[in-house]
Amino acid sequence: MSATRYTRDEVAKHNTAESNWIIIDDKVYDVTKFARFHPGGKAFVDASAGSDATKNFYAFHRQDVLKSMASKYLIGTLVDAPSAKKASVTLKPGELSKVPYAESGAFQGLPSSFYDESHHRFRADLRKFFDERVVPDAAANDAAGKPPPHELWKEMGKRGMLAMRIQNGPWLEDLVQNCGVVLPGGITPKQFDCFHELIAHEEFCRLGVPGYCDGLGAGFVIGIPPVLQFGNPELARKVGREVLLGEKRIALAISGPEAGSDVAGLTCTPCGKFYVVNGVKKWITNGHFADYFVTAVRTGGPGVGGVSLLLVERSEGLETKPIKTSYSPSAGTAYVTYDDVKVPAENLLGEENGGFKCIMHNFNHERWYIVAGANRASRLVVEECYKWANQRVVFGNPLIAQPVIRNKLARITSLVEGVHAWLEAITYQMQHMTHAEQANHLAGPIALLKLFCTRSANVVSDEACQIFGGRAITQTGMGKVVEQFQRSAKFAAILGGSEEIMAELGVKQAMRGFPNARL
Ligand code: HEM
Repeated sequence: MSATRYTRDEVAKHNTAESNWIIIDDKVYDVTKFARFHPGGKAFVDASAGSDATKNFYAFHRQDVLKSMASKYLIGTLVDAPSAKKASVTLKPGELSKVPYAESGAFQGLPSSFYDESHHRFRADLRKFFDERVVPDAAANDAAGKPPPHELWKEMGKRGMLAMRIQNGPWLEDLVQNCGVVLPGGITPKQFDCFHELIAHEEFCRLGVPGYCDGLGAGFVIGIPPVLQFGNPELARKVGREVLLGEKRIALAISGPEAGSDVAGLTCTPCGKFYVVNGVKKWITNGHFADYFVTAVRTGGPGVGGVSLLLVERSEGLETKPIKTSYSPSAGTAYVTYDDVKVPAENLLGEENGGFKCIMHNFNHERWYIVAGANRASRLVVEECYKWANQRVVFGNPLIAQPVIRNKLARITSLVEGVHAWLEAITYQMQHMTHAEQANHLAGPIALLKLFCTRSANVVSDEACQIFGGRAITQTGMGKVVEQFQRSAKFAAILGGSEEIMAELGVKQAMRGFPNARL
């Protein structure tokens, strides 16, 4: 950055199209050459020549434009910069937002018994890594429809950021002891609890580019647990290390085109030391770039008792085709075809015809993680709405001066905070229950929470669009996060169990222990 310092009077002398300097925040830009390339038109830039354009700039641009586009026109800073109070806030990498409700209460200074110092350290470390390393990559690759680069996966694997997302278990100790992994914030495997994991899911899902966020791991979070829990020890160790170090990528392949998540369609015949698999899977997140596919196959008769789970390596006969979805191809959503794929018998996960039990084993965790990510994405939209309502001036007043806008903000804030409070309560319960107790007592509440979360996201999306107006339907500029959100909020309402199934499960589970109570 240029170290030259200018007074406002010096800038004011460059007030023509031939020599056009402008001030944005405390910085001076020479935009003479840029004006004719300006995406918003030359006239706007020319009209700002020699002036402090800060207010007008923020009426039409996101702050990131300064970094991505304006930095090459930067010529210096102001001698008499605005006081810290008046200056636009720019966060340093790792710093948390102070915009109301942009972070959960505990991370905006409110007391909470769920988090200790290690959680704060853990989040700060993840946030810094994401700000520095992932955010720039996310924007570029999401727009280009490319998956997150493999190098980034490996880097995250080495930093324990992948292992952080699949619950604690012996694999964590193994990675730290034997593979040189150092966990974020310097925490130890013993310290790692469900709240650290909650934070990890939130940090992965707050980038405002949902396709890329899912590209960064929606496959392995649900794909690797069955291998670690039900694979033979040698397989679990080998594949667990490969995946959690980011060297190989894995996807969970359950749903098929003919019947949603009913796995009936995929045939599998034992053949000596192999199974031979034939059929098709659809909507497989990360499938397009995965090396492994944890695949539900039919080895027995009809119904759930005839289903097995196999770890299938990408090999002869297995092909993947990208599926175009509402969000970016960065997620690698795929159609997977199996054509006489030979799978070694030792790749069976759990028992033959016992696959359904293995699939069910992780459903609560999967739904809990979906809520953590989906509500974090909603929270980001709430932050966008507060910022926009505060900076957008209409008829001389900021939008937030309108009661109707404050009403919308109140509605979306309370929904996101409501989901979060329930999520933290359930996370605490998970932390203090065995897996069997969780299955028994939490399946219903987690299902209802997921329903509440995705219904709320629908309202958040709807209200955010109304607050942003036309900007909510353009893929670049001020409303880009809201626009992405309204195209992707539905994903969480369908995958991991649709809202209707969640409602059914929640109430049915509540009725199981119903006393003979009467009015
Ligand atoms: C270095 C300075 C500037 C840079 C790098 C810049 C960059 C951009 C970019 C990237 C866009 C497209 C945003 C989108 O996709 O929606 C844009 C739009 C626009 N810019 Fe600038 N700009 C600068 C200065 C200014 C100034 C000083 C004004 C004066 C008011 C201005 C007014 C506008 C307007 C009116 C739009 C159209 C916004 C819309 O469609 O909603 N820009 N600018």
